[in-house]
Parts: sequence; C-alpha cells; structure tokens
Amino acid sequence: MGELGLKMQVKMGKEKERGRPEKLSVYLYIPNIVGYMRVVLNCVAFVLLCVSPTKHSSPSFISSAFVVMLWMAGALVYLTKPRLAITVIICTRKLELDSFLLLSSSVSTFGAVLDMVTDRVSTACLLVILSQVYRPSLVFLSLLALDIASHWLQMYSSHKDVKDSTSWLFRLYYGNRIFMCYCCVSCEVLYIILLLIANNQTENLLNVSSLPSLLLCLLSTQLLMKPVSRIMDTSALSRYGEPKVLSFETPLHRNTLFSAMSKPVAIEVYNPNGKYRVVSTKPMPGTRWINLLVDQGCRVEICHLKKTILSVEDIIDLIGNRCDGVIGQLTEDWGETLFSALSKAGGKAFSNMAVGYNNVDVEAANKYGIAVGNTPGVLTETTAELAASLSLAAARRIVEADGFMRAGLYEGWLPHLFVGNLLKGQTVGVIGAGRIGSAYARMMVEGFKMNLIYFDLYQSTRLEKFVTAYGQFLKANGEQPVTWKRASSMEEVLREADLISLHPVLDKTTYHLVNKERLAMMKKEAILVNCSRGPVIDEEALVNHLRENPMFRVGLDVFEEEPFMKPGLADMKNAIVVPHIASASKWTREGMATLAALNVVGRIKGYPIWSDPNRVDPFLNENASPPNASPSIVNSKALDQSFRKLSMEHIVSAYKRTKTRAILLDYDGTLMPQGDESNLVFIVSAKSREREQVQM
Ligand SMILES: NC(=O)c1ccc[n+]([C@@H]2O[C@H](COP(=O)([O-])OP(=O)(O)OC[C@H]3O[C@@H](n4cnc5c(N)ncnc54)[C@H](O)[C@@H]3O)[C@@H](O)[C@H]2O)c1
Ligand SMILES: O=C(O)[C@H](O)CO
Repeated sequence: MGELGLKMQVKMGKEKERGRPEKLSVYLYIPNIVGYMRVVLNCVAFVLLCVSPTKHSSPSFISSAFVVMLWMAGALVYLTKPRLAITVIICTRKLELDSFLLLSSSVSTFGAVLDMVTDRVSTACLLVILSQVYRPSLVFLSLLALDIASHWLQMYSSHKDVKDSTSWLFRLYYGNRIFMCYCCVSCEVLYIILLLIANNQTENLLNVSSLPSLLLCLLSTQLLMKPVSRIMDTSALSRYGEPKVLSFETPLHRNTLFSAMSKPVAIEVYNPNGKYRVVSTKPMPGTRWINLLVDQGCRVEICHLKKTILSVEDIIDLIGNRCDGVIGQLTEDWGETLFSALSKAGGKAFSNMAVGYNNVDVEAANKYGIAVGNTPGVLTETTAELAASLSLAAARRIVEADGFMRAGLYEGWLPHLFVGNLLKGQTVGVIGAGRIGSAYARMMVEGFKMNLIYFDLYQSTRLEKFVTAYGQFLKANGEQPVTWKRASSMEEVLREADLISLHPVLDKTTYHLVNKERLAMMKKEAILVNCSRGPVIDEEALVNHLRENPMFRVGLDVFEEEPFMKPGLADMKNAIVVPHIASASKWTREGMATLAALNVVGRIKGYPIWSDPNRVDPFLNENASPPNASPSIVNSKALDQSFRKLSMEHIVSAYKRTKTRAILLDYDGTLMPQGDESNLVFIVSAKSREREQVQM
C-alpha cells in the first residue's frame, strides 16, 4: 500500500504539471495518507496488544448489542447481494437493460458501494469487539475510523481503476488473485488472531455460552461469507454471459462515484498515468488498439455515453482542457469548432475510425495544424463483400423471398415465384474504381463472370490487367472471356450496365451523382448498389424511381440523412436496406481501430507517415510490433511540407550508402523509406496515380 501510494503521488505530481484537474489529484492523494496511517496503527495495535492484552471483565451490554446489530446488517447484505444480482440479471436480460446488469456488479458505483459497505461492516464488528476486550481501546476505534474514511475516499478516487501496467505492484495486485486475496483479508485475519489471543487466556473458544466467543464464531462465519458470495456472484454472472464484469483483468472504470455524480459521462480509462491523453469518442472493437496506445505511453479514455451520435458539445466536454489526440467516428461533425477546441487543449491529431472522412473539415484541421487520419485498406475487401452481397440479394430477391416464407405465404414451387436476374455474362458497372470499387469489380468479374465497365477520374490499369488476364484464362479453358471498358462518362456506365455499384468518395463532385435524370438513363431492370455515402444518391428521386419501376432494384448500405430513410423507402419491396454495416467484420473493425489509434499516436510522437496507405498490413500483424509511423494521414502534405524535402535528401544519401533495389512511384506525394537497410525501397512522388516499380 505504501509503495503504491508513493508511486501514485509521484505520478500525480507529474500529472499536475501537465495541467490535469487538481481536484482528482487531491482525491487520489488523501486515501494514500490515510492508508499509511492505517498500516502504522495496525502495527502499533498488534505489537501493543500482543505484548500485554488487558482484558475487560466483559463487554458492556450496549457495545455487545451494537456489535450484534452490525453483524446482522453485514450478514444481511452479504446474503441478499448474490440473489439481488441474479434477479437483476434475469430481469435485465429479458428487458435488455445492460446498465442494470452493471449496477448489480461490483464495477458499478452501486455495486462498489455495496461491496465497500459490507466490507466495512465486517471490519467494524471485529474492531468494536477488540476495543472492548483490549486496552487501549482508542487504537481500535481510530483504526475503525481510518478504515471507513480510507475506503470511502478511495471510492471517490477510483483506486480499483488505477491499473498502471508499468507498475510491478499493480501487476502483482491485479494480476495475481492469491496476492490480492491475501491483501484483502489480512487485516481481518489479524484482528481475529487478536481476538483469539484474548479469548484463549481465560476461556474455551468454543464455549458458546459466553458472549464474546459466540460473537467470535459468528464473525468468523461472516468472514467466510464474502468469498462464498463472490463465487455465487461470479458464477451467476458467467452463466448469463457477462463474466468479464467481475474479472480483475478488466480495468473497467465507471469514472468514480465523485465524477459520476458531478457529470453523467461514463469514461473508461486505461493507463491513468500515461503521458499523452488520447480520447476515443466511442468504444471500439478489440483491445489491441488500447494496448498499442498504452505501450506508447498514452492514457486512453473511452467514452461510454449511451447516445449513439455525439454532438459537438459532447465532444468538447470529452476533449476538456488537456488532450493530445482524439479518435472519432464518421457520425461526428469535425469542423472548425472541434479542431479549435482540440488545438486549445494541446491536441495534435484526430483520426476517423473510417476510410471516408467527409465528416471532417480538413481545411479547418490544417488551420490548427492538426493531423487527420483515416483507415484505408483494412476495410476494402469487407466493404466490397457487402456490396457483392447486396448485389446478389437484390438480383435474386432474397429479402423479399425471406419475408414471404416467414409470413407463411409459400404454398409450393411455382414457375414465376421470385424470378430475378442472372449475373453471369451481364455487365457490372463500377463508379469510383478506387480500392473498394476495384475489389468489388474483381469479385463480380471473377466470381460471376460478368463483364466490366467502370468510370473513375483515374485509369485503373491494375484492374484492367486483372480482367484481361482472367478473360484470357477463361478463353484458354474454352469459356466465354470477360471484357472490360473504361467509360468516358458516368452516363455511359448507367446506360450499359445491368448492375451498378457506387464507390466514389463523397465530395462536391459526387453529391447527388445519381439523380432523377441519371436514374432515368438506367435499364428498367437494373440493380443499383450503394456502399459509399448516402448523399451520392438523391434519395427522394430514388424512392420515386423505385415506385415507378418495380423491376428496378437497389441495395443500400448508406442513406442521405442517416440514421433516417427518406419517406417511402422503407415500404419499397424492391429496396434492400441495411444500416451502414459494409465494413462490419470483426477483423476489419479491429483493424480500423488499430489504424486510427496508430494515426493519432504516430502524430503525437512525431513519427513519419507511412508511405502507402493501401498497404497497411504491417500495422495489422498482431504478432509483431507495428512500424513507428502513422498509417494514413490525409493532410500530411499540408501539415508537413518539410517532410518531403527531408525525405528526398534521405533518399539520395541512402541510395549512395546502401544497396537500394527499387523505387516505387506513388501519386500522393508522400515520401517514406521502407524496409531494412539491405532491402531498401523508397516511395517517391510522381504525377501518375498508378504505382510502377523501377529497378535501380
Ligand atoms: N458503407 C461503408 O461502410 C463504407 C466502407 C468503406 C468506405 N466507404 C466509402 O467508400 C469510399 C471509397 O473508399 P475507397 O477506400 O475505395 O477510396 P478510394 O479513394 O480508393 O476510391 C475512391 C475513388 O473514387 C474516385 N472518384 C472521386 N471522385 C469521383 C467522381 N466524381 N466520379 C467518379 N469517381 C470518382 C476516386 O478517383 C477514387 O478512385 C469512402 O470514401 C467511403 O466514403 C463506405
Ligand atoms: O468510410 C468508412 O470507413 C465506412 O463508412 C465505415 O466503415
């Protein structure tokens, strides 16, 4: 306790220098002082009273009655707690009210208070008896006061949440249940020993006719109740699928009674004493991103506000007056107000947990010198797979047919029942053949032998080469070869394709790219899929088009005004609608969280920017440390012009010095050496969008 307290004081001192709210430091500081006093008093009590216990003739009636009352209260809460927990769990599972579940467990404020009160009652029983049977009784009464005061203060200062992985003491305490158990029960064991010593001198311990002996037996039973009730509690929770709420390894932070009372924002904190404060506006999948941030010395704060979409005001509150970086979501409005608040708080970086960043005003970020990160690459295949799923579901009317079956309308096979479109040999049109558009095109061409027509501002030679090679393969095997065409206009794609998938970025040029006039150009039985951004389609015009053309079908993952759909869309049988889940695979979402975290910490620590945001695999390998770089910063050039110059010098000198093998030409102008000295590859700037490898 002493060393732990000391460490915390030292760390709190540092925190104070960095502008952390003073209030919290004080709350963390006081319990430690009280804790030291408790330890000293315990030792004094033990030495004094073991050496010469002066036993009273018998405890007074009043104090005995007080002890019995305390014991009964303690026993009652211990006995009812597991039952209460189980009842609450059963009810909340039915009602799906997770907050009630947390309430009943010891990580919630209520649960923690209940825990503390029952512990204190137990200790109080022993100390009151000890004060009766020993002199000087004041020592025991002071111990009782200190015990209550220190635990109450620790409730305020969230001592259970301080899990600093760099501290061996914390690791020992939270990571080793036997040690933790020993720490928890040692005081009570000490008090019982003192009682036994006192009783042993005059009477038989098992003589239940004597009041102190009777109380002693009862108290020993109560001490057993704690582990028993814990086991019941844990097993009940694990049966209902929530074992982690009682696990010591889960540093859930319910933001302390104090802060929960002052402001109803639930924050989960990791590595409270970390040097850099990084805030995530939402809990994100996986734990790797948290561990990576903690390893880089960050204090990680995760907002658990129940509200789905945080307002600008909510985020300003989260940023506070000291914040180095924020990981945010595509639903948030990252404009002038937030970047100004982040900049005032000393922030250097923001990353969307998304590849699209149309919710971010990059100009505003540039103005405040804040890096803007995104998460490309990791979601390419996942998103393309959902676009492919929607294409198939729309082509084969899967959702309609499913509803039909469930409604009990199926009476037997019929030649006309849910007839849809065959994809093989038809033309797939891709608008925006970037990472996701190209991946989708390959899936549809290779998987369903569709011909390709695409429109993009840039030529996608890699995609063209792929389709050419696949066509040749089919031909060599006696099959009809697939073909490709780069359309000179978007209208060309709309007119020719049977299935069209939209994959451009959302910006001024792509807003309402698909409008009433363009919908009218499409084939009457065409399928339109949108996994890019809602406003790329004029949704109102789409609803009218769907109404007028029942054989025209759409698969939509995104909507113009999320989370809402334009009136009438939900009633359209020829529309399949899913709630923006295109990147929602476990691996991808965990990877997105990792990339977003590394973007932020990379900028905070001044690491360079990764050369190729399309190849982020080295950051996603869970068995290796990620490179010391930010995987994808979209405003790198605006922020860091000197980086480019520096890298050019770097290239020239490194080329002369080492066995450089190749130079990759990249369109985005970011320069970064990759690989080790023996296999050095540089990415250098060029006008061309396509990457070429030039042998040196
Ligand atoms: N629904 C989802 O969950 C989900 C998931 C991932 C990405 N997305 C969206 O998909 C978009 C594309 O992601 P990506 O990784 O493929 O990005 P990308 O930058 O690799 O591809 C976008 C392509 O759009 C092209 N483009 C830009 N303006 C155009 C225009 N006016 N007409 C035609 N093409 C144009 C670009 O040249 C580029 O090739 C993201 O910006 C995001 O908005 C949505
Ligand atoms: O842009 C993105 O990344 C998606 O919309 C969320 O996965």
